[in-house]
Amino acid sequence: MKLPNPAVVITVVRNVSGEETRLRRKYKENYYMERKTKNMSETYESQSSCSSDCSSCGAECSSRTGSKEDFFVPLNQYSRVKKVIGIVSGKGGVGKSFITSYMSVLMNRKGYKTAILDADITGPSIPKAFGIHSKAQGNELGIFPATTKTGIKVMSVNLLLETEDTPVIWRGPVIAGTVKQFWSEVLWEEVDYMFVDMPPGTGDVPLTVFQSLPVDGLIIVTSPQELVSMIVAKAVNMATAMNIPILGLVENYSYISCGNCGEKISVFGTSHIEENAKKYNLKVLGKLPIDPAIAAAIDGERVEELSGSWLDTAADILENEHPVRDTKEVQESGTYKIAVTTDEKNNVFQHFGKSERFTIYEFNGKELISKATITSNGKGHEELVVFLANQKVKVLICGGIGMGAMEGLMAAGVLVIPGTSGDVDVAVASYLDGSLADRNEPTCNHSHEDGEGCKGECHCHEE
Ligand SMILES: Nc1ncnc2c1ncn2[C@@H]1O[C@H](COP(=O)(O)OP(=O)(O)OP(=O)(O)O)[C@@H](O)[C@H]1O
Repeated sequence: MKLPNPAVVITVVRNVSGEETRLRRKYKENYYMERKTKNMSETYESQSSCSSDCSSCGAECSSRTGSKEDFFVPLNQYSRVKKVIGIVSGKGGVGKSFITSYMSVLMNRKGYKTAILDADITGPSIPKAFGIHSKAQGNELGIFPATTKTGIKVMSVNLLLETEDTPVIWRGPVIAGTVKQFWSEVLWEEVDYMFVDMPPGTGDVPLTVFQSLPVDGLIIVTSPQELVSMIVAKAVNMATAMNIPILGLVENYSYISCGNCGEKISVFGTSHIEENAKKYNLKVLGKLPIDPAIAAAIDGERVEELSGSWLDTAADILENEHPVRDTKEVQESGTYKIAVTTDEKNNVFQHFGKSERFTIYEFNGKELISKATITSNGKGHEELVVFLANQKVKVLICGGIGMGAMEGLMAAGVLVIPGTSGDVDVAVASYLDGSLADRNEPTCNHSHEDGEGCKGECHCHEE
């Protein structure tokens, strides 16, 4: 059976935006461009067409002998996600979405760029916890995630539905396909830790997600009234089969604290989390009380304002056992150059393909070593890509830029920060302190098939 074409999300976006023709065309372009440039999509489709017993395949069926990586769908080509952590539970309602949200908040507070991929398609509760009610927007390069007040990126099916209470009545393969699209078609840009709120259980959809996304580790959420032993055993077996490490166990609803004496009362009876952790050689990452402050923060859409040290151990373990080199560390690791398209007034020039001047900043860590405005030798995006690569530029800050140019730059190892305007120095400073990368402005939406930028006056930011 062939999995559905990823156009399902496109269709939903079309309904929400009302810009049927334009968005549909652009997303289709993106989809086919991606297929052209990365034939992993083809691999995924051919593998997906296998029946589970492989009876429809010949002896050459790659899924029989293929590695785990063969099943991965490609990450959106303009994104870099360093670590993917799945949050799983045996059944719904144990607080998995809250743990997902709070882990992303804690890692964000530690200074990492965090994101949440809400794979709980039929019960999406992440946007509400953060007070996100906006709809997802996109351009020809992909779909933009929502950004929370503190800069956490979120993608959830609720951002695509017509109304928040529209039920998702989709079959398993469509749900799994949507999760894959969240990975491959969302413009996550740079993310240190992405948390995936998994659907409860160990069924078809979680399995497909584990096969499709390069999950680096799992956090298992349980509650005392669950059949913890069985839940943990199932999760451990699944993780072992998928070759995914388990970071540890979190017990939610573990106890209530007496308001008068502070005594911990185990309302659901004695916890068995420790003995289960020992049995499977796992860590207990945290035990959370039933706390009205937690429920109030979630209901009040203020999870980012919540304070509580319940998951500090989990955050420390994640930081130490799954370290990432964040942007700051890369910046501190040696010299590098940032280029900015520059007009006569030293503002960011808006048409990359026609840019004749670039301001090149060279940094050692955060220290500016040199700054010079140089003239490019040629016009047109292909020559400019070569020009910047020869200058050993690592980051390009620009305004509008076409898909061809973007691809060329990414292939040359240049990180592109598009959709920027205003003073070039301010733009570079904004990039260095991280605020530029978090912006959600689209790049120029005009046709850029030739990669040459807009013809005539550009009004892309007025669209
Ligand atoms: N420790 C806690 N104390 C008080 N309320 C909590 C706690 N943990 C979670 N809740 C509340 O319980 C409800 C269910 O939590 P949550 O949505 O995180 O569960 P879930 O496992 O993701 O459920 P589902 O799988 O159905 O999405 C939410 O309203 C949340 O605010």
